[in-house]
Amino acid sequence: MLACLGIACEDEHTIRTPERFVRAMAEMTAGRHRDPHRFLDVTFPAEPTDPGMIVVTGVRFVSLCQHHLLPWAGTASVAYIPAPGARIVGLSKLARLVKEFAARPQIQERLGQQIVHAIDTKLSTIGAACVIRASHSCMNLRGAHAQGAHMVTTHVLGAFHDDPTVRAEFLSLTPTTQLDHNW
Ligand SMILES: Nc1nc2c(ncn2[C@@H]2O[C@H](COP(=O)(O)OP(=O)(O)OP(=O)(O)O)[C@@H](O)[C@H]2O)c(=O)[nH]1
Ligand SMILES: [Zn+2]
Repeated sequence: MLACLGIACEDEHTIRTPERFVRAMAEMTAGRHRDPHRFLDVTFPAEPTDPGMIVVTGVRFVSLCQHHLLPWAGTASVAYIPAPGARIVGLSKLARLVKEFAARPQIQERLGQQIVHAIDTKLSTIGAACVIRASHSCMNLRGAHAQGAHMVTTHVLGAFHDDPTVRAEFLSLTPTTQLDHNW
């Protein structure tokens, strides 16, 4: 790639760049060989009646854009409502789930979809939801040079899809200012 670009490969700073680049790509996509669903294997009993809505907000992640292999990063808010008598997971597992699905060549739409489907598949819920706000360096720093622009996606299943009040409660709990990366 460096040779194609006419970038000197023999410079002392560059001589090991191919190896560094591959190591960096491998590190940033290390989750591609792992199954994020495993984080939802350990469960606990939910409260027997009215388990309520469980929300974790501000989960930071970094990923690699599948089109350009450039970083994109942001925050996710994840929610679910356990079915009566169902099992819940430890709070940290929702954060791990987000970060693990992000640790592969990824697009934002798929990340949100994979998160809600994993929760829906592994836990007995009456709904799951995910809002992601992210900056994509391929749009912010090159190409369109849309500095400061960011992408917001929502994925909702079950009650979050069917019941506007459930959806509104969730969205009211996801801060709109929660974006650390603003390239
Ligand atoms: N929908 C979606 N698009 C993304 C995501 N990440 C990057 N992209 C877009 O993927 C598209 C790739 O389109 P191409 O036209 O093949 O790439 P390009 O010629 O580099 O386009 P520009 O980025 O417009 O210069 C670009 O529009 C990116 O902005 C993502 O997570 N979701
Ligand atoms: Zn891109």
